[in-house]
Amino acid sequence: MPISVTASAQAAAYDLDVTSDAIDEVNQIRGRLWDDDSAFDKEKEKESFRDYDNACDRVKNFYREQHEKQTMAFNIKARVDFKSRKRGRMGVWEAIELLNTLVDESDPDTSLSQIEHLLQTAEAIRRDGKPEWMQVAGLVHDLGKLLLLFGSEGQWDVVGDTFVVGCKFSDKIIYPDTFKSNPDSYDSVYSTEYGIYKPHCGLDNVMLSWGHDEYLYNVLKDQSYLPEEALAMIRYHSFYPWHREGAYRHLCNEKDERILAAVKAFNPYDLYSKSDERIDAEKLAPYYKGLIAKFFPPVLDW
Ligand SMILES: O[C@H]1[C@H](O)[C@@H](O)[C@H](O)[C@@H](O)[C@H]1O
Ligand SMILES: [Fe+2]
Ligand SMILES: [Fe+2]
Repeated sequence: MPISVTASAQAAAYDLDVTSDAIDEVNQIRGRLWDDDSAFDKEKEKESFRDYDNACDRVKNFYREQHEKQTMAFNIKARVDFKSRKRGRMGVWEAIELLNTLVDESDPDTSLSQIEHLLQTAEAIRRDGKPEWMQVAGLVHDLGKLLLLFGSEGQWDVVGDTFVVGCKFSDKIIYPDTFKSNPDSYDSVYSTEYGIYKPHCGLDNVMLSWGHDEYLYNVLKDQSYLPEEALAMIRYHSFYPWHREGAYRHLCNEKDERILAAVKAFNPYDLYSKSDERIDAEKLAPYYKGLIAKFFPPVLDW
């Protein structure tokens, strides 16, 4: 019957529509679930990084010592010392090779050598098609740990997260209770919200705890062709209370808000590339030596 033919044709058409709609919908849902699943796994994996509550004693002891000893007085002395001493002259690749002999006691997340960490960071940035200057920032960002060979007092004045000295220690710093042993916590000026600083004076005018970030920034600011963003990535990459936890905004100016975006963009490459597969340093060396030649003089003062 025409009607039933029409009906069945309609039904078929309807079925077909339903079917194709349904397929689309299922595919979409599957796509979402698939994305969500991998996003979920990634988030779960990310949560396992920087887990300081469950960190080993080596890490906890490191921060106890660092938070006790990074005083304003020490930081002034470290800067005077930096300016008044020559530590050595070498090229950037040589420095990378030299760094490889060191172990970072503050890091709960990697047992890899320093050269591998630097190359993994740079490779992750390169894989994402980011500019050469950012790959170079990744390649060199931890070179300041060479301070360990240049007469640092220990690990506590080289590695670990950084924070502001000269004003109240932020409770956004990991293990904030350990600052009870720092004499600056009881200083009538250094223990106040602004301490020695003016509101929104800018991070350029603030003293960050001395370590590999601050040291390398000072070495490279006049001895490289890196843009401002790369230098900021180097200088602030360990400043987690600021770039991750949002602390110290009362000291920041417009420039800091701008460079914060660069530092935040850099952070995942530094942190999460630690779980990437192993790299072959020898195979990568020619490419990175080429980049080094573009951004640095052949020999630098360290
Ligand atoms: O333990 C790590 C390590 O020392 C990194 O090099 C530094 O950038 C991080 O901020 C710190 O938490
Ligand atoms: Fe670092
Ligand atoms: Fe790093």
